[in-house]
Amino acid sequence: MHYISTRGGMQPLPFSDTILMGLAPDGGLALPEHYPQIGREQLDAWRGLSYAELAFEVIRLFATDIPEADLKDIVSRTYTAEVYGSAEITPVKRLKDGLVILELSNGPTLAFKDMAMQFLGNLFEYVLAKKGEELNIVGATSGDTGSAAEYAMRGKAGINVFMLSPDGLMSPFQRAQMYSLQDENIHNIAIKGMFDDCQDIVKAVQNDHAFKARHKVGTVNSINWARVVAQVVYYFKGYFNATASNDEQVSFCVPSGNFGNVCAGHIARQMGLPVERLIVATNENDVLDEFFRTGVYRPRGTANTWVTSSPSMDISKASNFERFVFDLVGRDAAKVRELWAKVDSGEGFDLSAQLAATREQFGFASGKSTHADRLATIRQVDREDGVVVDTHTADGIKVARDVRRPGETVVCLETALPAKFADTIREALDRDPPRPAGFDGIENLPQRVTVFDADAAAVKDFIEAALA
Ligand SMILES: Cc1ncc(COP(=O)(O)O)c(C=O)c1O
Ligand SMILES: N[C@@H](CCOP(=O)(O)O)C(=O)O
Repeated sequence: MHYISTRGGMQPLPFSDTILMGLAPDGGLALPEHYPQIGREQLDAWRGLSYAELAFEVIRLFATDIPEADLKDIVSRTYTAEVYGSAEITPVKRLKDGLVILELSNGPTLAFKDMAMQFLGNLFEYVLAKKGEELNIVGATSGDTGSAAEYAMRGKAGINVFMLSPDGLMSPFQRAQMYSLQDENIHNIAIKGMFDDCQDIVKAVQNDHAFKARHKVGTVNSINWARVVAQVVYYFKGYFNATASNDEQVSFCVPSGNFGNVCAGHIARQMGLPVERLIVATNENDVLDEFFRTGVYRPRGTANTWVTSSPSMDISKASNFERFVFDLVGRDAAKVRELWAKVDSGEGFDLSAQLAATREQFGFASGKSTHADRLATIRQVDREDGVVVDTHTADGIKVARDVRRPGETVVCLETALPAKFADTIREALDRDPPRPAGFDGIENLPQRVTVFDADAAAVKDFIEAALA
């Protein structure tokens, strides 16, 4: 399997090179030349597999240049009960109204990012050792990618992490998870701006080809194909856990911001997983909901991006959306180039002619949730089911309830645990959320972070000095 760019300007590359590369040289995102197709026979064979076995089966279709025995070793070291809290890895629970919650947040940093990031940490270590190379990761986070990446990469030989986060906008718990790490290879940079400013800097660094080559810069954001492919696995597992047979169909409802999570769902569906609909749930930053209602994509600037109580989704320029649009426009890279030239000039674009295809061919639907909605949902799920959900998962549940059709099985992806967002949980329930073991007093630990304006040159100088 080889990888091409959404913008058409990259020689096809094997998996291992793609995952070290970050953004493609033409500024696009890497995608496989085609999606492997899973037939009924294969689905039947996969139904009883453990998470690690399933991860091996799915990922080996994409990581064809990694010897199977090595890949098996990587996934079996990654997906363990010690790391994810139970042998099931991603258990499901059913709410009284029939919604299914797919638990994805039982890893080390209490968010779904651990599902792919723990794999990526082990994969990087393996590939770098094989190639005798080092990697300096420059990433952007709105709260969860950062801590998941830092926990996965801390202390790993040959890897440094430079993580950009929006200054003062993550929850106190999220800040503490990242900024309290004292490992020498972890560098936290707070940017005076929002997540989109951080991501713009990451892309500017990636597009400075000389800097990127000089400092061997890679990424852990969902720009990185390995992140997306590792997320595809839990759509298969979630489907098997939520159904009794492969004759059934399910829909997934996905709290969305940078579009990486639901993009993995899109790929699972393209591979042949029986997915009826992919429901995109946004918070007040509703660029994606607007697109799936109207076909018009209007990414917004920082001034028009709201600070909300589901802060990890405070995103108005969804990086991964480009991968979906590539498929939507019939894999026409010239068209994607034209559309993203508009995005880069702050214009957005109109694909309303393709709106019917987003629904009928690709199964997308969407909805939006507000602060009042998430408080009401957190209260209702606590009252009716005795379960405390986090603010992002609450957005998903709210939207799933709004758009669900009679008889439709909807699996809501749990994207974080409530301990990360205690202020809003207290506002909703008048009590603290449960705090998993090992995090007591984390907010009181000494923190290490450097603050910059949203200035790519200043960030590059910092990286250069740290690596000197
Ligand atoms: C808790 C949480 N929920 C939802 C999202 C949105 O996921 P995505 O950016 O993949 O759309 C994020 C961030 O990515 C997150 O951290
Ligand atoms: N919500 C994310 C934003 C980055 O998303 P990614 O999937 O592209 O890494 C975060 O928590 O940082």
